[in-house]
Amino acid sequence: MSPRTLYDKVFEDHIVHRDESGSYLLFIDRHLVHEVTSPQAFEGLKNAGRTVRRKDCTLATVDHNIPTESRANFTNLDDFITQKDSRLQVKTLEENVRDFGVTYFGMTDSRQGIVHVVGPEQGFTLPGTTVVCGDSHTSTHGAFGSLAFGIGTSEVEHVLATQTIIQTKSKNMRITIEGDLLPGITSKDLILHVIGVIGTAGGTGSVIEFAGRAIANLSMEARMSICNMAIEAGARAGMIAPDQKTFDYIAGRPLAPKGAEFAKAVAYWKTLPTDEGATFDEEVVIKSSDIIPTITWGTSPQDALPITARVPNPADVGDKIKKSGMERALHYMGLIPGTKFTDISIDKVFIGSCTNSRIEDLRAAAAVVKGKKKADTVKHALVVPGSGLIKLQAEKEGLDKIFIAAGFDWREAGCSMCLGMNPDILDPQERCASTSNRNFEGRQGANSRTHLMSPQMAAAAGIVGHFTDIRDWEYDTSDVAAIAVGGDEELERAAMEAEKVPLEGEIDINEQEGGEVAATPATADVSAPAVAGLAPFLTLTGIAAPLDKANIDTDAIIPKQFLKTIKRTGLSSGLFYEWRFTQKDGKDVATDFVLNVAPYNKAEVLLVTGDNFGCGSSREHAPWALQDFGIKSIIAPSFGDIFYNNSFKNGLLPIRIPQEVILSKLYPVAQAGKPLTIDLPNQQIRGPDGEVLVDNFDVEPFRKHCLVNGLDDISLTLQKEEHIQKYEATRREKFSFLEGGSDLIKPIRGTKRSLYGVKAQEW
Ligand SMILES: CC(C)[C@H](C(=O)O)[C@@H](O)C(=O)O
Ligand code: SF4
Repeated sequence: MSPRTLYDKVFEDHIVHRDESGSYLLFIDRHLVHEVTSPQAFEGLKNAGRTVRRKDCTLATVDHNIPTESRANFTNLDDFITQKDSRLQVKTLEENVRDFGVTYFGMTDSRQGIVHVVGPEQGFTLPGTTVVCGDSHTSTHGAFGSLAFGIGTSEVEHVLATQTIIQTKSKNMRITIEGDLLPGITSKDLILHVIGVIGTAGGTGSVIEFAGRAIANLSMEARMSICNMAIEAGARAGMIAPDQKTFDYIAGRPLAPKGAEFAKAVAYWKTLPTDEGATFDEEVVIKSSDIIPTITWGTSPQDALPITARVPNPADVGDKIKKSGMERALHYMGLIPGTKFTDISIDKVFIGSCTNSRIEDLRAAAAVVKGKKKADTVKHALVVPGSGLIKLQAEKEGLDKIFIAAGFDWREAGCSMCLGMNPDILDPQERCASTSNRNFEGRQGANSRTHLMSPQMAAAAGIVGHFTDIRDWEYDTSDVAAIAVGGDEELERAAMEAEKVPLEGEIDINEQEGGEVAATPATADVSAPAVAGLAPFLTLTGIAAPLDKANIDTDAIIPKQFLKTIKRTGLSSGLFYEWRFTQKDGKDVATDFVLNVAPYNKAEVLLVTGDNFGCGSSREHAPWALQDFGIKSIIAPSFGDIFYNNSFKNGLLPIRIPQEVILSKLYPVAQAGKPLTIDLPNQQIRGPDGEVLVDNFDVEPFRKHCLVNGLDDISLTLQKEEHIQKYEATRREKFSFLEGGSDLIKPIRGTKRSLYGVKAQEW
C-alpha cells in the first residue's frame, strides 16, 4: 500500500460505500448536537417517522442561546431565559432529546458547556474517529487526530437518521510550523498568523494537517485552539497526529475506553500518523520565528498582523477588490491607516468561546490580571468558561477570585459574546478585545468591532485599556510559562483528576455502566424508496444581481438574531440584514443595497465577483434565507465548503466560475439588468439572446443527479442499509473501543440536586 496521510487513513477506515460517481458514504462515530442547528433536523425526523439510529454516538448540550448570568437562582427555563425565541430553541432541544432519548447536558448539569469543549472533556472525542456537529467549529476535535467537520441542518438530520454522511474526498494539505515558538507566543498567535499568511480561502477544499515541532510541543488545549480555527482558513477540517500527549489527555475521561479496550484503542491510534513519504496536494511551511503576538484589525480573520504593526493602508494595495474590501473594513472598524495597534483603545473584553475558554486559557489570562485592576475606560470585561466543569476547576484554583478582584465579570458556561445569541453583546461601535475566532461585521452585536487575539493579550488590554504587546507585560511568568506553549502537565493532570471527582449531592456523573453494550438495532426503513424531496432543478432563467465583494460570510448573509427560529422558512427579511437595512426611529429602512433596487429585487441569481462566498458558520439558514428571497443559484469564483454543501441539500445551485470569466462574460449582463439562463442538465450558462457564455461549468455528478431529480439524500442513503449494517458489524469488532459512547452517561433526573443547588431537569 502506498504511504497515506492521517486524513487518508481516517477517511478510508470509515467508508461504508462508494458510489460509481466517486461520492462516499462515511460512517460517523460521534455526533454532537446543540439547540441552534438541530430543531429543523428533529422535525424532519418526526415528520418522516424516523428515529435516531445510534443514540450512543450522539450527545447534546445547550450553549449558543443561554444567558451566562449566575444560575444560583435557576428554577426553570421559563424564568431564566427571558429572550422568547432563545427560550423556544432551548426548550425545543429539551423536548427533542427527551422524545428521541438522546443524552443531554442541560443547564443544571455541570457538564453543560460549549459543544466543542464538552466533547473532548468527556472523552467523547477520540483519535481516528469521524466527528460531526451542526457547527463549523467542529474542526476543533481534529486536535485528537479525528476527522471532524461542521455540517448543516439537513446533514444533521441525515446523520441522526442514518449515522452516515455523504462526502467527497478533500485534498490533503500540510502546514508545517518549523522550529520552536518564541517565548510567550501562544497557539492563538500561531493560528492567526497562519490564516494571515494563507488567507481565509487558503484551505478551501482541503483537510489541513498541522505538523512540525512547534505543534508537537503544544498541549492538547493549545492544539484544539489551532484546529478550531482551521475553518477560518476555509478548510474542511484541521487535524493533528495523535501522540502520547493525546493518549494521556484521554485516559480516564468519563467516556474514554477503559482497561484492555483503551490499550486496543492506543494500538490503533498509533497507526494513524501520516506515513513517511505520503504526498500532500499542498504544503505550506511557516517559520516559528516569524510568529509574534498577533491581532486582527479588520472584519475577516485573515486581517491579522503582529501587534508591533500599524493599521494597514488601502492605498498600498493594487488589487481593486482587495483594496475596496480593506477600505470597507477600516471604515466599519473605525480605524485610521497608520495608527499603531498599541494606540487603539478598547471598550470591552471577552475571554471565552470554543477557541479559548479552557482551563489553560483561563489560567493564562488570570496570571496576566493577577493583582491588577481593569482600566476605568473599559466598560466590561467578561470571562466565560467553556463548560461548567472548567468553571468548577477554575474556582477550585481561585482563578475566579483573581478575575473578580481585577474587576472582570466571572460567568457561567456558554458561547456568550462570541456571537451574542444570548444577551451578551457589544453596543454599536464598541471595540472588543476578544479571544473568539470571528471578527465578522455585526458578529458580536450590530456595528460592533471585534479584534481577535490570545487570552493573555485580551486580558492585558482589559488592564491598560488598549492593545498591548504581551511580551512587555510584567507578571509572574511561572504562572503561565508552560501554558503558553507546552502545557503544564502536572496542573493538567490535577485538573483532570478534579473533573473525575463526583460532585457533592449529585449522582456520580462519571459512573460507568457495567457490562456489555448491546448492539444498536437497525431502525432504518430498508424498503423506503428514493423519494423526490425537492423540486427538480433543470433550467433557470432569471435576473442576476451583481455583488462585488470577497469573503461574504454567512454571518453577513443571515445575522445571528435570525438563527433563533425553529423553522426553515420566513427568513427572507433577514437576508443580508445589516446591508439591506438601516434603523430609523426603531424601524428598518431599506438601503440602496443591490437586492433592494429594481430589477434586482426580483433577482433569481446572485453573481458574486469575489472569492469565498458563504465562508464561516455552518448555518443552513443562509441558503434558506437566499431561497426565501427568491435566489435559486449563486455564481462565484469560490465558496465556503459548508455553505456549498448546504446549498445543494436545499436545491439551491452554487456554481464555481473563474473570476476572469465572471468579470468578462457574466458581469456585464448582470449590470445591464438582463437575465442569465442556467442550464444544469447541459452545465451551461447562456446570455439573454441564448448565446453560450459558459460552456461547461463544473458540478459533481452525484450532486447534479440529486438536483436534477429532486432526490432526498436520506431516502437514498437508507437504501444502503445493508452496507451500513455491514460496516457496523466490522466496527463492533475492529473498533470495539468506540461502542458505548454517550450511552455510558447516566442522566441526572427528577429530584436529584445538581451542583447549582437546584433540581436537575427532567428530560
Ligand atoms: C450557530 C452555528 C451554526 C454557528 C457555526 O456554525 O459556527 C456558530 O457556532 C458560529 O460560531 O457562528
Ligand atoms: S464559535 Fe462561538 S458561537 Fe460558534 S460554537 Fe464556538 S463559541 Fe459557540
